[in-house]
Amino acid sequence: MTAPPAARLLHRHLRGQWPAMRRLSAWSVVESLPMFASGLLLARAVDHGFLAGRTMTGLGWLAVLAALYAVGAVATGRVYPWLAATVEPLRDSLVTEVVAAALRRMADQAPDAAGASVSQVTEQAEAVRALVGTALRNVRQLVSAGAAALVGLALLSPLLALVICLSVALALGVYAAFVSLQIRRYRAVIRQAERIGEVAATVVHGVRDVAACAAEDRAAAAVGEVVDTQAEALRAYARTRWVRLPVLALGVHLPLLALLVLSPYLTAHHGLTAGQIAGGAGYLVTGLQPGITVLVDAGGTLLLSLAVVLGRLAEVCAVPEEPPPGTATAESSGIEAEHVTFAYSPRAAPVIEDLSLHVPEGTHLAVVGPSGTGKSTLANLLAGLLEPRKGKITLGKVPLPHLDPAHLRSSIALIPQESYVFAGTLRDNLTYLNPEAAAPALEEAAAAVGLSELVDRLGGYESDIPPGGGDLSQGERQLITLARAYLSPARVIVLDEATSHLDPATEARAEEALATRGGTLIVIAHRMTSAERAHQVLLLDGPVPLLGTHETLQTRSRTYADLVGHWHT
Ligand SMILES: Nc1ncnc2c1ncn2[C@@H]1O[C@H](COP(=O)(O)OP(=O)(O)OP(=O)(O)O)[C@@H](O)[C@H]1O
Repeated sequence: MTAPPAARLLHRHLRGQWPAMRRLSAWSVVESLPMFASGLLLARAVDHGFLAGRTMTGLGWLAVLAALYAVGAVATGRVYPWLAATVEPLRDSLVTEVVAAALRRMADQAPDAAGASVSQVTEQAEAVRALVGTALRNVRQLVSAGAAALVGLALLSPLLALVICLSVALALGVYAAFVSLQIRRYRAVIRQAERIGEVAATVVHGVRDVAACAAEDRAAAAVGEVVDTQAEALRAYARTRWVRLPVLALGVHLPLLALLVLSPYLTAHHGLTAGQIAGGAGYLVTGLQPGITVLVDAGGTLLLSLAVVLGRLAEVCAVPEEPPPGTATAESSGIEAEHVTFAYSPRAAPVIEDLSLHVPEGTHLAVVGPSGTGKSTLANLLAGLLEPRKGKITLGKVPLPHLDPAHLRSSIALIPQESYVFAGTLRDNLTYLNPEAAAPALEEAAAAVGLSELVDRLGGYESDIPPGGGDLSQGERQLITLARAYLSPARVIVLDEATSHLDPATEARAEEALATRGGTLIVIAHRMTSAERAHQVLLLDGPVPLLGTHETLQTRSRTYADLVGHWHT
């Protein structure tokens, strides 16, 4: 069974404080010694001292008890440094984790609401520190005193201790049965508090717009609604507090009643003395009763708050699970976009909106459009480097995220405008995507894209390319990357203005080579002549993308006709 996330979060942050907590526990044992001994010493003082007519003996036992209380007081003083050593680092590490997690989530929220959430979780982390501090200070003290009283009681009269333990266990059982309901309702209270922060922040941020639209009543109603919901959540939580009545009756009043009722029987049949009865009453009144009362009143609320606030922080810290990498492979190089929408951030206007596109295997598609209309963004989406916010992209009918990542990388090659040429031989540069390529394949690629002349000029495939490409021109670098794409195993090649430094004739030759090598070719066109060569043309301009052929688009789109006209003039 795994622990709840709240407990795991607390454990993670307390892990480094075990040495301090061990010392805290050790001093707690010393601190509860007077409680443990009080009933036993009181019984001796009464039976062997005051009732036996030996007042000094009785006072002597009480003096021993007083000395033990002094030892307990020293132990209480020693508890505080270890308390601080436990709680202060907890706050620092918790705040670091939750604020980092909340900021990571900001990208998916409105900034105002996210800001409110960050301040809320910071407050909640501070609340955890305060609650753990109070729990370790007060509840720890009372619970250890209660436990010491029960052990002392067991030594005094096992039968009496048994009766009292049963009653206390019953009380705690009733309390435990209601705790989950209380936690649920208290969690609703905390959620509503956060909601108030978010709604109020949104209204305050937009207060000028609210005034301009005379929407004060609407804004007030929106805030009022969440405040009312919060009030109802608080009332629902308050209604669960009646459970303290049966718990206190069973845990506090019934044991005392049992002691009084059973006293004659215990005296007659079990030899219980008056001193032992007084000692037992002392354990009940000074040890058990305050412990149970505080646990149910302040301690209950405190532990409840701690459970709920920690649970909330654990939700904030939970890192969304990464989907497992895909394992599928694509059988064909047909690529499809279905209702794809993409924006660079949740609040930004989409660059691509509801785009559907089918590029069958073996097709040559050109993408054209004015600058900034999303052509490079589309190239990255089709290559699987960006993920659509809505819709999906498939290769051979398989959604890109379902494909085995290595298969995806080897199936689609994206060649950007900036050529990547690295230090090594020309062969190393050409076979970068296909290290197994043999000499005939290299010759074929170089001849196909028009690189042979450069190969000869450089002195063959084993010639060295210096770091950064040396004095190779931009066009020569582009030719090298085009030959690299030709040699690659990719069945889909996406050229993102990858021929921009080539003259039109060399560009045409390279594009035709890549189009006829097999597979699918997508060209983000640098010149309109690229569109003339393609089977299909996608025009990106404005909200509705247009798909057609070079001929049909000239009649269907004024922008396309302008682009063609501009190019030819
Ligand atoms: N990484 C990014 N973060 C935020 N916005 C971006 C990013 N990359 C591009 N954009 C924006 O997305 C829009 C489309 O850009 P993109 O580069 O896809 O257009 P394009 O049609 O290829 O332009 P160009 O022809 O000038 O290269 C532009 O408004 C651009 O500013």
